[in-house]
Amino acid sequence: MADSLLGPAEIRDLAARLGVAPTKKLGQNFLHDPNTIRRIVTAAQLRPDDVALEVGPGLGSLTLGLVGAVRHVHAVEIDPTLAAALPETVAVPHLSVHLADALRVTGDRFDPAPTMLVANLPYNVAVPVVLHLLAQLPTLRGGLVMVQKEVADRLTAGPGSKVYGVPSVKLAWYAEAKPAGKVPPAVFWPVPNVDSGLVFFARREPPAAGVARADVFAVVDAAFAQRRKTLRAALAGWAGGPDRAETVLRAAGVSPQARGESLTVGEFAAIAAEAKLSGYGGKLTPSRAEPEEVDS
Ligand SMILES: C[S@@+](CC[C@H](N)C(=O)[O-])C[C@H]1O[C@@H](n2cnc3c(N)ncnc32)[C@H](O)[C@@H]1O
Repeated sequence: MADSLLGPAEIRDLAARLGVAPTKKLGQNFLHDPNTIRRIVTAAQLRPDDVALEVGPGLGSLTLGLVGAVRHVHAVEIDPTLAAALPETVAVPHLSVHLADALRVTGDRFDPAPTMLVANLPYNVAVPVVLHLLAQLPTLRGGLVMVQKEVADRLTAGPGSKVYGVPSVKLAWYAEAKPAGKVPPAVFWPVPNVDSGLVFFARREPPAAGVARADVFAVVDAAFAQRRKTLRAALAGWAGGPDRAETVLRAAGVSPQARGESLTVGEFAAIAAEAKLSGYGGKLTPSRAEPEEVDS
């Protein structure tokens, strides 16, 4: 790992030189602690032949750690000032800087193809960014992201947990996720008023073949939109009535009295598959962020 990691003085000097005033809107909290950078790079379990995708390189703190660990780094930054300054801070040939919104990037932009997502994510768009990239970049084998601690808890929760919800199930569609530690506010400038958490995830096969991801996600959205209701009631609008919802649930082997918070992603997939077979679930509304396609 580069021994030129940025500390508090370097971060402040760099920001002053570039005239950067961090904005909340873009989730700009910059890391200024070399130990935390080393921790993130280690927790990502990178291989020397990995190609890292970093969303939001900012002033380059984490980027400097990544370029010492992998064969190529793609850094996607939405802020033009930060994107323009990055090649000077991280002056290596195996870095590609992309001035772009991570929520809109597609796979064809990256050569070589990214294999690991490693990022201190902008907190306001962290979950949509992770889901968008897993959908768009099949070459990603996993990643390590830093997000707000509560979001880390949600992303890694399992059925039955109080914080299990839409982000937990959707991430579970793509990958197995586990918590990889807590990070205190003091390692950032400016200091946020929340703790952060690390999430490690490894891609796996989707739990069901032949079901469109968007159809499964529509069931998940409907179930958690009214999470206190039984699935019979919560899925009534989606299925075209509570009786139809019950028929689909029974066919999928799920109790109509259960609640979404107790179901695995595989069970959500089974419900979507049964809805398709029975012709119910006609009110499927593909999630906007997700391209329509069948995972097989
Ligand atoms: C939490 S900061 C992390 C900065 C740096 N990686 C670090 O650890 O010090 C988030 C970064 O994401 C950038 N950003 C915010 N929204 C973005 C988006 N939609 N696409 C790409 N970058 C974004 C911000 O400009 C900022 O540089």
